[in-house]
Amino acid sequence: MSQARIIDGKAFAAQLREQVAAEVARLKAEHDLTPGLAVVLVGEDPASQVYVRSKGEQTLAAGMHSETHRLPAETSQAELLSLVERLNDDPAIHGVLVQFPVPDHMSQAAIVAAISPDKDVDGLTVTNAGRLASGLPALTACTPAGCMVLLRDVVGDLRGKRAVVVGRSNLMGKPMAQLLLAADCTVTIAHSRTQDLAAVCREADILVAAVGRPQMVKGDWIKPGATVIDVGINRIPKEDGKTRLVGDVDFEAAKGVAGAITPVPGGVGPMTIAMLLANTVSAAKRLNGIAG
Ligand SMILES: Nc1nc2c(c(=O)[nH]1)N[C@@H](CN(C=O)c1ccc(C(=O)N[C@@H](CCC(=O)O)C(=O)O)cc1)CN2
Repeated sequence: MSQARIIDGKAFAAQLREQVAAEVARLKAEHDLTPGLAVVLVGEDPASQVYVRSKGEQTLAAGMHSETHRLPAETSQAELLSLVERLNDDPAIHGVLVQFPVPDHMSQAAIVAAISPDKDVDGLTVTNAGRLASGLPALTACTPAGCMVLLRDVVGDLRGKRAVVVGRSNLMGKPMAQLLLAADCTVTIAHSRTQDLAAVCREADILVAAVGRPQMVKGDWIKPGATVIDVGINRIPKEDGKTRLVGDVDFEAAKGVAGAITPVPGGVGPMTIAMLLANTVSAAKRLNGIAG
């Protein structure tokens, strides 16, 4: 049985970070502009702490200005919103991101609504989601944007391909479907209520799994030769009491059927932060009237 190409997201992310760093150097030299990203973390979710630390480190490594605001879990929503407003008004900051998940007493929708669309480097505001859906230039959610970079390289011409996105979140499933549609794919969004999900997945030339359920997509759900993008990051217990990271796809079974597949870890995940840096540079340029 032939084995799928394993898509090296780490290598793509490293390449993208280099391009971002080169553009930052140019903006500094030619426009005296240093793109700035502010990340806000509320509470102490262990995975979020790791991601937020990486965001700060990678922002600095690209030559950008970085601010990390760590707030205790008991912070009120009003306090968080007032920090977001301050960051919206800060000329040194071009990207504002509140790390999710937030504590249960906060409304994710209210937080997103408070972020200036011009600084919304997560692409989550109604303005950016609407612009994307309308085919207008928009800041686009980082993970789906990263998936598109991988797909364009691996698949090449996406026009006319049948794409199935399993998952309908605002952060992943919906923008992913919009980006695939904009690339002229024939797109189906599937979800927990989809009937005969396996049969729907089997139609896909491009299958994007973003459901948050460990190894839910089985090998026999995949069309032979399909490109499989696994967005899931699930920690499951090991026999020794520790945990290991798996995606939403049964990788071992899928790699014998797919033409290409992203691993977890090392697939889509690293693209998320690299795209965040790219979005911050785009936001800085737009806010300063710099084309390109
Ligand atoms: N405001 C946001 N919150 C969250 C987002 C987001 O895009 N915006 N996405 C995720 C978390 N996330 C970035 O924030 C993120 C997730 C995973 C990775 C990554 O590199 N994963 C590695 C594995 C790392 C590990 O061991 O956990 C990989 O897949 O190889 C980067 C960023 C939820 N919140």
